[in-house]
Amino acid sequence: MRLEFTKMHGCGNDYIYLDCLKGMIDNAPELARRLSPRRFSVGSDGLICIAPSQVADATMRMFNADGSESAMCGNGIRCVAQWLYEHKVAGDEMTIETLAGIKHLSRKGEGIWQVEMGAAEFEPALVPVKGLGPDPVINRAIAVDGLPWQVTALSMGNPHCVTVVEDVQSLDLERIGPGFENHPAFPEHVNTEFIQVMGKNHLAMRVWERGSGETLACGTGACASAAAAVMLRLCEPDTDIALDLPGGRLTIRVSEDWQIRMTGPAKTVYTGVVEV
Ligand SMILES: N[C@@H](CCC[C@H](N)C(=O)O)C(=O)O
Repeated sequence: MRLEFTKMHGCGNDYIYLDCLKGMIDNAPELARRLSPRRFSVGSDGLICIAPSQVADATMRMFNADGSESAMCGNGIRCVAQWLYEHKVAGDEMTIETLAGIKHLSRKGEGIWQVEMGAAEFEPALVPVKGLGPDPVINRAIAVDGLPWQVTALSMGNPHCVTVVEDVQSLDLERIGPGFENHPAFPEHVNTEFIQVMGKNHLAMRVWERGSGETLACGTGACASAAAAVMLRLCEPDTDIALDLPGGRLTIRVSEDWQIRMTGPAKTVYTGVVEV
């Protein structure tokens, strides 16, 4: 069977986008696993289906490279907006339904989208975090593969664990990342952001993503990092925070009541057809 797709990326976080507006497909996890391996197939961080919605302009369903589904994808939702805009399904303002709720997006320039991401949630049951007590996990010591780390855990619709480091570039994430992803404190596994304070309201971040490994960017991870940095008083609320990721820059604003706004690029790379 020939499958048409669009390859898009947001700050180098690249996914295969499928037009499912006529109806959601039932083999998306399998397609994500088959098409994501680099050099052996199309190659991507995962697969995103653009499906119909009763309550918004479209629905986004996102699948990591290992086929697991996530409720939310920050870079993916900007690309879905760009796809809907390019295909004239929606205009400069739109809503996209996700498993983490309906998100409002505004076009801010050529290929630039702003997303109202909703609230960062630190309540342990909502992350979810297990076995670390009833209080929010904020700058708490945990052991990962026998080594001590200070972590802050929160949800952006998907689970995140943020840790502040001295030198983010020197970390061997292939070695460190899986220990966080599979840590017993995170029963649904976790996306882990390693952040370094670069200056006032300026962070550098690398990420180990649940289900996909190290990626060049993570939108929800950037939001989680900015929220954790505000919680730890490393950055200020109600001001733009610049997040430098290996694949580019995202701008995040955290309000006093933890509502998060993300602004960043979304780019179509090519369209293609693959035999599946
Ligand atoms: N890269 C994404 C997040 C993708 C999902 C994540 N790996 C998860 O399983 O929660 C982003 O830009 O937010």
